[in-house]
Amino acid sequence: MAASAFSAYSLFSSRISEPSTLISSKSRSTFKRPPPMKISCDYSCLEVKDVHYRPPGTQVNLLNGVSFSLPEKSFGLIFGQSGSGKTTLLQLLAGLSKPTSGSIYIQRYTNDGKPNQSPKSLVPERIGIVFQFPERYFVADNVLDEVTFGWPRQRVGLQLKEHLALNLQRALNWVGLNGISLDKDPHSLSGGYKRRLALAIQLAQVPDLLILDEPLAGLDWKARADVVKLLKHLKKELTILVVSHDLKELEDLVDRSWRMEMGGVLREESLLV
Ligand SMILES: Nc1ncnc2c1ncn2[C@@H]1O[C@H](COP(=O)(O)OP(=O)(O)OP(=O)(O)O)[C@@H](O)[C@H]1O
Repeated sequence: MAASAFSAYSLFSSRISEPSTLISSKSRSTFKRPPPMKISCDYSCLEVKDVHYRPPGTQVNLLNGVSFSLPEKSFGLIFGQSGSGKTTLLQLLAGLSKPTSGSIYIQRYTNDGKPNQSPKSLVPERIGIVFQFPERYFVADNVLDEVTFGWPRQRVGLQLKEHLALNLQRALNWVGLNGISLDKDPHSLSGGYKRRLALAIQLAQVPDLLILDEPLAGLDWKARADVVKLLKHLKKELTILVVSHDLKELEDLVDRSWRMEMGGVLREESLLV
């Protein structure tokens, strides 16, 4: 497995025309993954506390006192009317805008529910976000370049190369893209495979939190079933937060759910579909 990943990375490396160019400092820091945690009964939670958001230069709060928590490796779903503020909340979680007030952090707890260290900020580089219709934003003309777009372009050491190659291979395996040619044009893939590719792009960066905005939108029934199956599989390894109107199809995956009401007010509500 590692050998084929390594050759995929070598292929990627050989396509770099400007070895000293770094696409962004963000992409470089993405790959500094800390060592794995020791096994313990502790767990961590994404905590959102009393978040308000008013876009700069406007007089209206799009989010009003949003609070929720999502334990690691669980699947959260936010639903609600169009225009209620769901995407706005995802953008704050991804660090694309900052709350006007309130806080967003990761808290570790002991198994009896007590915080056991000080809260940690969410690092935007460790959040994977897939927006609605991600295939519209594909930029490369082959799968490998699409997944590795934004990776370091300078010559990197063997250790980092191996690390990147393993992440790449794992991401492709996770989403079931290991069987397709990395030279394939992303635009020629089926709807479901395009969504898999969009997920692989984020998973290659080993995110702490995967955020998906309407992951089933615009897909036919077969591709929708395919993506639901994939999310079920990913749920075993990742903390996932989804915004969707497709409650029926996602129902079996959901651990916690909330309704966003008009005016940006979030309430916990179980799914009754
Ligand atoms: N920068 C902004 N300035 C002012 N209003 C904004 C801004 N961004 C979004 N809005 C408004 O905020 C409201 C919430 O938008 P948002 O996209 O978060 O809703 P949503 O629940 O995700 O809707 P949908 O389900 O249709 O995607 C909408 O009325 C939108 O027009």
